[in-house]
Amino acid sequence: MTLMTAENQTAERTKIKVNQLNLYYGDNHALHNIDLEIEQNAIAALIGPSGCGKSTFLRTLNRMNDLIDSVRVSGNIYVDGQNIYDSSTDVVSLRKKVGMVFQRPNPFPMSIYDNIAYGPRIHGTRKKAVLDEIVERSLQQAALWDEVKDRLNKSALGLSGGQQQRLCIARLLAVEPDVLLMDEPTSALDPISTLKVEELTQVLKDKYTIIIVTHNMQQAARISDTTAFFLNGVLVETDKTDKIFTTPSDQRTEDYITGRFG
Ligand SMILES: Nc1ncnc2c1ncn2[C@@H]1O[C@H](COP(=O)(O)OP(=O)(O)OP(=O)(O)O)[C@@H](O)[C@H]1O
Repeated sequence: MTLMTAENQTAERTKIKVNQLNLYYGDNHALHNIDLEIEQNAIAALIGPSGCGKSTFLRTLNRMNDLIDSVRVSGNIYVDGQNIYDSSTDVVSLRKKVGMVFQRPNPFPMSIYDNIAYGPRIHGTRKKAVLDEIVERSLQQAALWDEVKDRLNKSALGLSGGQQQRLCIARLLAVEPDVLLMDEPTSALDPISTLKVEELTQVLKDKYTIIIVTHNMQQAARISDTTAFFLNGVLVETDKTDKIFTTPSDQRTEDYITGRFG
């Protein structure tokens, strides 16, 4: 039997390690010296006032910012110990492993079935029986199967907003990612759909690592294990969510969560 030190155990649970990350949009220094570790099979919430860099930070985790011409990044981000900013990184594989759900559901204008089968088909899966199995499994995982199983060949655009967002989550799960990035995934949803997506995150964290940007403080408190507070491109504080919302270490965090600014 191998005895593990506490340090080893922590390292084993670390999914993402961010080291001295800086990001510039041209002259705008949007992220300053970010150091952060994110645990696997847990939910990390990113909170902070508008424009503080939450979405920018989220996009660094699967190099979505590469798509913006003016962006310059320094520092390192390790996912499973691999530096994703290394020149040898295959960005397509990275985005398959670290997938993203956006603020507004964005289903493709095609059937429910084809939305889910789209990613696996691009990655080379052709057999109908295999695709059928992936479509059912992904929709089950996204808690949408029962609502759509009789209309798989109907347009995804006919679904409600909340159903569309769960469809987008199912579409992501179909390519078997490890990490789910969620950028305010419930901000366009009604309270019942929001609750369904929140419940879904609690089930999904058994299999995935989830990082969620939210403006909704109650949501962060309800669903996340750790919370990181950003202000003006600086990571002010990160800790267990209970601690952040009861006894934060930094006065600026306290001012924010008690509604004194933002
Ligand atoms: N595509 C872009 N090009 C240039 N600057 C950008 C771009 N996206 C964001 N920024 C700038 O980066 C800074 C951080 O913005 P970001 O969208 O990351 O903040 P945020 O905390 O997610 O805000 P919100 O809560 O309003 O979504 C802002 O100064 C913003 O103007």
